[in-house]
Amino acid sequence: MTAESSSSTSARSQTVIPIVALDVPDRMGAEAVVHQLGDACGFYKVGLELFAAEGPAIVAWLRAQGKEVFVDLKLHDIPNTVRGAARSVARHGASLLTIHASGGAEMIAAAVAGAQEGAPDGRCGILGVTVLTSTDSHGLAAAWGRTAPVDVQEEVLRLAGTVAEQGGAGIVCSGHEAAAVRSAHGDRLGLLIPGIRLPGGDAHDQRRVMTPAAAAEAGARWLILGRAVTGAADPVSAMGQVHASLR
Ligand SMILES: O=C(O)c1cc(=O)[nH]c(=O)n1[C@@H]1O[C@H](COP(=O)(O)O)[C@@H](O)[C@H]1O
Repeated sequence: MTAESSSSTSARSQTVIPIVALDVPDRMGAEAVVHQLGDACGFYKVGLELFAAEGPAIVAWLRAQGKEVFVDLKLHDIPNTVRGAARSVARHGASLLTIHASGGAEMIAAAVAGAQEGAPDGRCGILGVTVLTSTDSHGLAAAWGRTAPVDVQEEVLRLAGTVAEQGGAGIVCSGHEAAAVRSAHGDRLGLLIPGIRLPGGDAHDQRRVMTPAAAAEAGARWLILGRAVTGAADPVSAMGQVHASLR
């Protein structure tokens, strides 16, 4: 799959917000990215690596810089544990938090309730991760012990339905399933699309990638920019290319 592949159905009816992934080992690395990008990025993702190193203090630091924060912990546990974790993350001022949608309806509902308890103004949305962009139909079949390839779009749509029913703000999927989810759920679910690559960019360990423009056309609300920006020779110029392709 290349970054040039695109969906044929246009669903671009909303502002698309780029989020830069701070996939760095510590606060020093995060500060370097945030200072370098300056006003070119107003929304950052704190994922497992950085959160495990720095904890909630990194979220507070980003908020103090005037940035919005997506805390990507991909929670998957019993409902009571997920509810408490979501409550804590929402209290730290996150705008978005991920859980694995495969955790089931009760766990998703618990995450939504916890986020509401931690941020009663409703500012922390729960996103259900459907099928990771680093896998494909063969990878899913191998992981689940199936003999035939698994239909990724069918799984994404099934999980999206559960997230919508339980009050999640949106889902995480690749750009390749975005148009189908948009036609099933419209604006009810916001789509956060990782696996974003500039045209011709290296896919690295991702299997389902797409360019920013194609993902926007397919109906993305948020785009995750990782190595396409932070691994570029000139991250400011790469971010400029992303913004230009979203205009
Ligand atoms: O939830 C995510 O952010 C996520 C979900 C997914 O299915 N695939 C995926 O790559 N991500 C994240 O998106 C970022 C992708 O990084 P790059 O491959 O460098 O663009 C990483 O921070 C991943 O943790």
